[in-house]
Amino acid sequence: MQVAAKRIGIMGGTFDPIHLGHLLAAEAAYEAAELDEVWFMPTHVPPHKTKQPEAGQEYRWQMVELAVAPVDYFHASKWELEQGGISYTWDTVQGLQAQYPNVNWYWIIGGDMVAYLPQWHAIEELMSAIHFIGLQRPGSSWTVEALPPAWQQRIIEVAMPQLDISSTNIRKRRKDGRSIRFLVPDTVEQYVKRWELYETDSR
Ligand SMILES: Nc1ncnc2c1ncn2[C@@H]1O[C@H](COP(=O)(O)OP(=O)(O)OP(=O)(O)O)[C@@H](O)[C@H]1O
Ligand SMILES: O=C(O)c1ccc[n+]([C@@H]2O[C@H](COP(=O)([O-])O)[C@@H](O)[C@H]2O)c1
Repeated sequence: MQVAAKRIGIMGGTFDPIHLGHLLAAEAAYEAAELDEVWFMPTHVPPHKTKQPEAGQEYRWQMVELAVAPVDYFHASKWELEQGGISYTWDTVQGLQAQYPNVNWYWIIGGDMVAYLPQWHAIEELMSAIHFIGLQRPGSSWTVEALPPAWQQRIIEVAMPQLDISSTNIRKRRKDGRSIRFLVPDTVEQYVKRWELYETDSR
């Protein structure tokens, strides 16, 4: 008897720090695309950001672990942190497909990343290999119709309540001595305070 392929969504990100926008996007994707699991995968070196993460990778990783712990279908994956180097999604997908042949992969991205897709490394190969789940995000808007015709079958648009939250804004609030309560899970807020993250320029 043939076993049905699992549907796994990957929420890739710098997670510097992880916040409620990431968690809500993953939840919306999980529900709408009937995923079996969502893996939160922190990047080692993000491919498109000129500025490197402010918090060290162990801090970013532990905050992701804390944030996903309450949800049984959310998991934290160290795949890209263990691979090292620049975290190109095409490299990650090839590795995952080799290791887990009976999985259909869905890469979950916010609107800013949908707009940036033409610049992704090996994007045509990636588009043929996996599906993307795109969410709208305040500050960027996109439509499936505006995408190249060959991509339109590969990108699933999913709605979510719009949360104008970004890691950049959270880091800035910390530097300004302002609260980040209700922008990140309580456990992450406590962790950020305990390790005095984002109070100065890097840690
Ligand atoms: N508020 C949000 N709503 C929807 N998607 C989001 C939101 N915040 C982040 N994302 C998506 O989550 C993924 C990872 O984002 P990332 O870790 O870079 O967070 P960020 O808030 O954009 O960080 P930074 O402000 O440091 O650039 C990206 O695909 C991004 O588009
Ligand atoms: O592979 C690429 O060229 C590429 C370019 C930009 C972003 N990504 C991936 O998109 C996800 C979100 O990126 P970021 O930097 O906004 O956290 C993360 O998994 C990145 O590795 C991937």
